[in-house]
Amino acid sequence: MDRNNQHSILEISNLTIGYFHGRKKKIILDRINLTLEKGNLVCMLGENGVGKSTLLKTISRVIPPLSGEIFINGHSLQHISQKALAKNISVVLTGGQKPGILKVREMVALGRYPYTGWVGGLSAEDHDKIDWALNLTNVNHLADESIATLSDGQLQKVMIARALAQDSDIMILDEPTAFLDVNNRLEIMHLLKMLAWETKKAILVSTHDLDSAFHTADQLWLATCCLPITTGCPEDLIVEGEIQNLFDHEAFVFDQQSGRFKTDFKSIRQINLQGAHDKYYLWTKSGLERIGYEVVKSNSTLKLSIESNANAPVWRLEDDDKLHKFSAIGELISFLRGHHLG
Ligand SMILES: Nc1ncnc2c1ncn2[C@@H]1O[C@H](COP(=O)(O)OP(=O)(O)OP(=O)(O)O)[C@@H](O)[C@H]1O
Repeated sequence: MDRNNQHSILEISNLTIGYFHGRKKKIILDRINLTLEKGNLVCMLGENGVGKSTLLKTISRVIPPLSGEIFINGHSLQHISQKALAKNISVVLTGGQKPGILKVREMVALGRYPYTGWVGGLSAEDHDKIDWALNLTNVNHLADESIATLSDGQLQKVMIARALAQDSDIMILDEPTAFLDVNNRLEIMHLLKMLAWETKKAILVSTHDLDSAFHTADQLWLATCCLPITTGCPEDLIVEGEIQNLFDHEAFVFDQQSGRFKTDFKSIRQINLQGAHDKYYLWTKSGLERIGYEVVKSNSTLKLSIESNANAPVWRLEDDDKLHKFSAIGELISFLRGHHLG
């Protein structure tokens, strides 16, 4: 069966995914209905083992669906030839061995195999696409380096360049930032966003990196065991409380105001905080909340004011008519922990 929806590249209809153990079905996610649209970066989030990789493998036809259908550009995935599939979907997996004998340019050239075949020579168009992919991912200066010498971040960009050279409408990446430090994680996610926006590809990423996903994704897919996948723009999912539901944990809660996780203190003390709403105010509030204080506007026995207009900021704490002064947030936090939290 074929069908066409102008806006979406990928449509998932009533899909059940999982594995067969002999004749027995092991259902991982059931009755999934989703669409992927052109020019969007979509991040799929969900706890370990919920089925993110299984869904990505099913979409890229590494494993068959248990039931339901997937349509790519209106055509049923089941009936697309292998070559056409490679022109429609490129996949970047993370981890595994570095294929050391290849140079970066040769690795990126492998992305052209749906057009050349494994033994085919590269045409001028193929070379143009390889240069385009190396440029967009900012790895052209590494073109003659051996893959074995690359850092994890550089290797990830090269693998993205290879997928770009494949020039498919859909790019799928399974945890592309898993082994990267903060700078590289942000760089890779911003690169993917830029690629989705500029090339109009649909880019689907599975990740545990909530912060990067919030800052880059056009849409999130939230997978929870035994429930339908929730989708939406990150900000809507935060205000609707869907992120809290996804990370339901005894010891910490997701704070809708700050978009950060906080320890769920069972008993909290209130503190009145005064001062200009500058960086000192915001990070003092963050430090107080970290040790279990609730910052309130109303009167409280504990009053803290920050004088931050001078060169050296001062924190003044009034506690039952006693005044204490501090010159750094750390001093204030140590004092409060010693005196009020035991
Ligand atoms: N080949 C397989 N045969 C049977 N069960 C499998 C197979 N591969 C994975 N599973 C099971 O499917 C479930 C989902 O695994 P999957 O790898 O898709 O989760 P995930 O959300 O990607 O997890 P993670 O975030 O840890 O990577 C798990 O219970 C896993 O044990």
